[in-house]
Order: sequence, then C-alpha cells, then structure tokens
Amino acid sequence: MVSPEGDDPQTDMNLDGATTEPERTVVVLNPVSGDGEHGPQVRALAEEYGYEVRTTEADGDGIDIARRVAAEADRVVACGGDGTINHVVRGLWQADALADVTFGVVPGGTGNDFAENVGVGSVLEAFEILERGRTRRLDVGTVSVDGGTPIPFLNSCICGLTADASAATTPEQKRRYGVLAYAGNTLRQLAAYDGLDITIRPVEGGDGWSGNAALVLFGNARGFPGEEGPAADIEDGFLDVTVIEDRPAMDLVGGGALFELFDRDPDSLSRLRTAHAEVSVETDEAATFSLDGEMVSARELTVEAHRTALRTVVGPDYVVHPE
Ligand SMILES: Nc1ncnc2c1ncn2[C@@H]1O[C@H](COP(=O)(O)OP(=O)(O)OP(=O)(O)O)[C@@H](O)[C@H]1O
Repeated sequence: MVSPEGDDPQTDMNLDGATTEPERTVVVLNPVSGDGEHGPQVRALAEEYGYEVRTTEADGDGIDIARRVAAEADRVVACGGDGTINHVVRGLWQADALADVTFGVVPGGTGNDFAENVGVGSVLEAFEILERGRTRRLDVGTVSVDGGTPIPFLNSCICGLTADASAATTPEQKRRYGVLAYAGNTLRQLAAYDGLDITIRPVEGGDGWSGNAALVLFGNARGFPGEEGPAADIEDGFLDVTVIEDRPAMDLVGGGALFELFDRDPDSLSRLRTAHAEVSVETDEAATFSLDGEMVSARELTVEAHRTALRTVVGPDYVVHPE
C-alpha cells in the first residue's frame, strides 16, 4: 500500500487515482516465454486498450525493441517473464530513457517474480493496472564488468550455485519441467560444487565479505530464494546481499542439501546491505552472474543500486516498504 510518510520522495507521482492519459503505450511481447500461450490474449487486450504491440522474434530482441521505441513511447511495457523484463529495462537503459519513459509489466513468463513483487498477478489484471494503477519510482540494480557499461537488473544478481545451475539448464529442460528444471540441475551440481572465492567491498564503507561462497545474492526486488513473505524494499536505494558460505562439512548429496541451504543454517549465512560494491572473484575462468536469469561472465565487477531510477506502474498489492 502507499506509504503515508511525509518524506516520501515520490512527490510527482500520481499515487491515488488514475494515471494521466498516456499518449503512446508500446507492449514488448515475448511470445515464447512461459507456456507460450499468452500471445493472443495480450494482442486482443492491447487492441482493446489502444496499445501497440512489438513482438520479439529471437533471444535479445527485447533489448533492441525497447531501445528503439524509447524515444517515441510514453510507456514501455514488458510482456514475458523476468528475462524479458530485464531485456526491456536494458534497452531503456541503453537509450538513456529511464527518466522519460514509464515502465510496466504484463506477466507472461514461468516464474514472474518481478511482476509478483510489484503486485501484478495476471495478464488481465496487468492491463487494468496499466489503466488505473499507481506509478512508483523503483530502484534499478546494475552490474558493470571491468568498468564497462552498466547492465541493469531488477530482481537480483546471483553468482555461485544457482547461477551456474540455471546457466546449465537447457531451453528444452525448461520447457518440459518449468522451474523444476532448475531445482534438478541445482541438486546435480551441488555435489560437485567447489564454491567461489569472492570478495565484496562496499564503496560507501562498512562491512564487506570475503571467503568461499556457495551462493551470493544481491537482491534489489527479491529476497533470498525460497524465502516466504514480502520481497526486498525496491525503493530504499540498497541491495540486500545474502552470502551462503561453502562448507566442506555440508552434506551436499541428496534432497536434504537444498533444504539445508534454504533453511539458512545461521553459521553459513551472512547478510549485508550496500548501495554500491566492488566485487572480485578469484577464479581462473570468469564466474557466471545471473541478472534476473540472464547470464553475464565476470571476474571484476561493481554492483550498484540506482535509487528510484525507474518509473513503474504497480498493482494495488504492491508493498512500498515491506517489513
Ligand atoms: N521470440 C523469441 N524466441 C526465442 N527466445 C526469445 C524470444 N523472445 C525472447 N526470447 C528469450 O526468451 C528468454 C526467456 O524469457 P523469460 O525469462 O521472459 O521467460 P521465462 O523464462 O518463461 O520466465 P521467468 O524468467 O519469469 O521464469 C529470454 O532470454 C529472451 O531473450
């Protein structure tokens, strides 16, 4: 619900009523995400509401389409899963359009974590929210590899076990088993996983972390995987970092292993918050980082939260500052 605080920085937002009539809304539609059956319904609703639809034809198209339409559209809406949302925000970032365009989501993926985090539950509901929802400025996380151009993420940046496992999950496995494909691959990889020697140094000072990790999660809009309850605060300007240490003593074989990880054995779990951190991984080969499920390889990188950078239409159940 809308925060009543007087110091809410989002003063120009239409928090209570209808958004002003948009001149031009473009929906970037991934027709193959999720079960691949949302396309016809999305096209019909878009026509009804007077929105344009641009359909992706290959992996990565969402970036190019969003970059191209950013200059002319008032609102750019990602329809797909978290990967599609990530690509559309990447395109808007590349076009330097975050300040000019309002972003929206229509859930058409498998996990739909971000849509859930901003209170958008179904395709039908998403269109109603686009018409009548509130607009909030949400934080955007970025990763810069070796000082290069920042690459955005909205939910999380993960390295270690689950990033490697999802990198190893084939499209065929995802299509057949959905999210179970990740779990299966995670279990298979657990037994063989050596951990990652990683150092996290907050640029703003304060405690960092250095050691051998099984998993590191920088959460912008998402808490720890498997965690119940509301997601991380998406307007606080911070990333919530969770590190699971790799412990040789951990029984990593069999179904108990995942449970043990997600049960958050306090001895192997560290948490910190940072707005901007330098991260280095001491490995021969670059490590894999999953940005909302989209993979990036890196050894030296900075991870940063850009406070309230993305104007986003949110649903009625969106929680501004979760507990
Ligand atoms: N037309 C297309 N053909 C093939 N792949 C595409 C096409 N359009 C987009 N993609 C790719 O599909 C991938 C998966 O999309 P996405 O992550 O949105 O869906 P999902 O995996 O079903 O859902 P979620 O991430 O929420 O679990 C993305 O990497 C995207 O680049």
